[in-house]
Amino acid sequence: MIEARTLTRTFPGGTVALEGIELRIPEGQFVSLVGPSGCGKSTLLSLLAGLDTPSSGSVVGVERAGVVFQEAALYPWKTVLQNVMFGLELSGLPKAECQAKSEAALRTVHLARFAKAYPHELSGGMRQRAAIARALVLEPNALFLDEPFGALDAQTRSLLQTELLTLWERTQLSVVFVTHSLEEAIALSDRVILMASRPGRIIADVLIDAPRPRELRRDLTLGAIHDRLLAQLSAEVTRVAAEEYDSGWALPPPRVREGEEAGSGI
Ligand SMILES: Nc1ncnc2c1ncn2[C@@H]1O[C@H](COP(=O)(O)OP(=O)(O)OP(=O)(O)O)[C@@H](O)[C@H]1O
Repeated sequence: MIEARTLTRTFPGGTVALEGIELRIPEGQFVSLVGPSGCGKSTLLSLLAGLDTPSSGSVVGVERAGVVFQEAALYPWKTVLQNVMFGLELSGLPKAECQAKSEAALRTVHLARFAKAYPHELSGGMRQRAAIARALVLEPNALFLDEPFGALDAQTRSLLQTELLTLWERTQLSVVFVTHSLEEAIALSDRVILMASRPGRIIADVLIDAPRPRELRRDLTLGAIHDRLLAQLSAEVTRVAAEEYDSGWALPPPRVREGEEAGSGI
């Protein structure tokens, strides 16, 4: 169980990125964090993964975090295999063992044939696969993915979503997945957490137990969950925009319409 207890993160300058976050993630659960830009999704992911320190509160239950970001951030002068091996080598493991484990991780993400390639020789989807292998090779007890498929085209995104689900089902790792797409969150997760900003907080926490693969447009229950969360999300975006724009500027009411979201591969 991963547990966040009354997490608060205030940045120098005074931005309260998160306030009073309480969250318990049972082992093996796939959780998505969604919410408007700036609501603290990445900050929460960083705190859970141990990449950042809370201003107050604590995180327990993450022994080893595997982290994947939107940009794979591979070392351009190292091969795919060398990139995957790098973190392990730092841990002091013998080189041969590092290599064997890294090759196995590359097989898991179907990238073994490209072990000797350099990052610039890979497509965006392949680079993200390499980044996932680099996270997996550390044998994490939880995977943290921050918009991992955000920069991919719809078809590649859809493919990697399927691969991620297969990987998750096989490894039974806890997953925390940040996305801008409600559709992606609902299609993939056991649980969707909707956040709001100023201060960053959780405003909805929905369990989704429909079998996968999920077809949002054909499933009335999932469609209803989507529309309800989208209405909350739209209201939140409108509220924040009203604060940001000059006072007196009238905003239209939030709209809820099927398929309104852009950039989703579902
Ligand atoms: N290092 C930092 N220093 C100061 N403020 C920061 C820092 N990192 C994030 N913030 C602020 O904290 C708030 C939450 O940021 P965060 O990146 O976690 O939001 P997000 O929901 O992930 O946004 P997005 O969807 O746009 O990636 C924002 O107001 C952001 O400007």
